[in-house]
Amino acid sequence: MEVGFLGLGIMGKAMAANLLRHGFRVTVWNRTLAKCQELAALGATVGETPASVVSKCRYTIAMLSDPSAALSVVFDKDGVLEQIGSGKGYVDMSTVDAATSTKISEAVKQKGGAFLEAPVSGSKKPAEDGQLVILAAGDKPLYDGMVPAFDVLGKKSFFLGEIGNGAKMKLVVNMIMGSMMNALSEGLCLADKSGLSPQTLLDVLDLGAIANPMFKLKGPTMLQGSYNPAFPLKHQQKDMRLALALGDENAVAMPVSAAANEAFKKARSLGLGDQDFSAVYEVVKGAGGSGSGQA
Ligand SMILES: NC(=O)C1=CN([C@@H]2O[C@H](COP(=O)(O)OP(=O)(O)OC[C@H]3O[C@@H](n4cnc5c(N)ncnc54)[C@H](OP(=O)(O)O)[C@@H]3O)[C@@H](O)[C@H]2O)C=CC1
Ligand SMILES: O=CC(=O)O
Repeated sequence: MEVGFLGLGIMGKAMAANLLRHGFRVTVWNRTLAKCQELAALGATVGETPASVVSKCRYTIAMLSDPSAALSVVFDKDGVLEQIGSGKGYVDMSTVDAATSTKISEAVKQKGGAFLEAPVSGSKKPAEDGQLVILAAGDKPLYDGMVPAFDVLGKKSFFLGEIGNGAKMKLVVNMIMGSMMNALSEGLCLADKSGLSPQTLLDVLDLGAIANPMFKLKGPTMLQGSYNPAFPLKHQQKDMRLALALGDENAVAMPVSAAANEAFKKARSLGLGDQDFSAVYEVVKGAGGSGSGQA
């Protein structure tokens, strides 16, 4: 199977490499073209523009930072829209809001192409290991056509119906994750300031009803002040912001998420946006310093 891949950041690079490892023919493009070289060394073909990738491939996947990047790659000069058409599918796996996804879907469909949103749950390591959870919605025949690729990229894919449902599900999940990260940060601080061992707190948490892979993975590196980015904090804050907007639309009060968003915003203002999202711990500690170690 041949696929195009647009966006080779932390996630896109791992996902494209995974497809190559499993025998897919992959044509890659990235805004900073130099980042394509690593994939070319693994056997990828390099496309010069999003349009040239779409013209070559029946299916094109995108994994881009945010709504503005997702829109730019589709609508700008040399973008996806210039070459999408009948018989071609475009699959955006970026985390964006439903309005962004809908705008892209309508434009692609107007040109005769098919569109699927398919954001993912799971970070750098699950992307490397093909263990993502795929939250797809939109064109069902395109979803069916993508199953061989989704089987490589993920451990489970959900088809959630009409366009927007995948985006919304992803935002709800990340709203919960961002709030949990703040709760863990406060717990580690409270343990420390009240004379308890934060490491012992992690051990206790791991044995009880609120044990989870995120606390287990991030807790120890947070205690080391190590924030090598797997999931950049600026993206977590974007997800909290978009989830809060979804709450506004639906008149859902979300005071816990709103407080968590403030902490992520504060972290961004302190220059922690490119660090891992667990660096919000520095804000909760009141230190605001940048992490230096390796995750
Ligand atoms: N990291 C994670 O753990 C997870 C991330 N996600 C989501 O996946 C998406 C990608 O995340 P991640 O790989 O971590 O992000 P990165 O910041 O590592 O990569 C972002 C990618 O978007 C590209 N990009 C940014 N702005 C533009 C633009 N205006 N035009 C074209 N390309 C642009 C970047 O290109 P360039 O190299 O030129 O900067 C890069 O390829 C995000 O939506 C994120 O929320 C979802 C699940 C997990
Ligand atoms: O979006 C981030 C993730 O870990 O999932």
